[in-house]
Amino acid sequence: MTAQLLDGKATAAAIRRELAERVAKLTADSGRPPGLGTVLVGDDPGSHAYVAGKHRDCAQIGVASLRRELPADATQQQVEDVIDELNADPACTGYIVQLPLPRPLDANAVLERMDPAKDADGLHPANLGRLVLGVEGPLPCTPRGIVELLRRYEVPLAGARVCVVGRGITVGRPIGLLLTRRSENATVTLCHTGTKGLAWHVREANIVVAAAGSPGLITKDMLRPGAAVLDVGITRTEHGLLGDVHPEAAQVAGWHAPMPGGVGPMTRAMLLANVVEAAERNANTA
Ligand SMILES: Nc1nc(=O)c2c([nH]1)NC[C@@H]1CN(c3ccc(C(=O)N[C@@H](CCC(=O)O)C(=O)O)cc3)C=[N+]21
Repeated sequence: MTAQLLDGKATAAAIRRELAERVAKLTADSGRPPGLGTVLVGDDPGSHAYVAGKHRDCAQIGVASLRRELPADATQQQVEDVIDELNADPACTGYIVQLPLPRPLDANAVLERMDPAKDADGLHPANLGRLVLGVEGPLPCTPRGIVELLRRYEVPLAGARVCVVGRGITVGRPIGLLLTRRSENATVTLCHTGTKGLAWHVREANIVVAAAGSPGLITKDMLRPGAAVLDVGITRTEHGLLGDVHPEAAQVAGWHAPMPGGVGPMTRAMLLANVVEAAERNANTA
């Protein structure tokens, strides 16, 4: 058996086509396109590649790009000045601060300084709080992309056992909150590097979200045959990019979101969706 491909690349392209129509309408109605800002600090090649991808996506659907770049030795004050500037700029509908920030910058203080209404990543404490409360607001892009991918491929979620591996702020922590909403109704176990008996937890799961950043962590012997496995890990090595799911694991899986081509493109599509939705909210209150 080989797994059915959860094709994030094709799904993200379809979502971008849907969004492009909404962008055209927003632009015609307001006389200016929605704008996505990115704040990139330092020279991490991965971060530069991701941010470049986000701006390519924007260009494709007619969203304007506002790029802000700072050197690796930027001060906390310099970063926060850029935040204040984007908060005040009417051309900026929403923006992201590319994480991680170089040491010793305080990412939490930067996130708190953002205008929550312009938080395209859903990572401002007020928006994470809304997620906990079940109140509408921008959702974190990767968890939202994963739910959207599972929905579009009709992977059963209600009553499913989901094992999330990784407790990071962008994926592992928030995804359980989405998947355990009544509308999704899954049961989520959050595993991490301190989990004892990881293989047992993974083997219980109908859906495995591998977001630990540990190459090849999820092996084929750990998976329940027929399970859906989503590879969220990206580790840059001299042999190229490695995911958290061992290549052989797809042989026993029922569904497989590979890296590349799975969750990454969906993350980018959901960032665009958050910006378009913010622009639509602004149009309705203007
Ligand atoms: N504030 C913030 N928000 C983020 O959403 C955020 C972040 N910081 N920091 C880093 C991670 C990583 N991330 C990716 C997004 C898309 C791909 C992606 O499109 N990957 C493609 C290509 C992979 C490649 O060639 O690099 C794929 O998987 O097919 C990857 C990684 C967003 N992140």
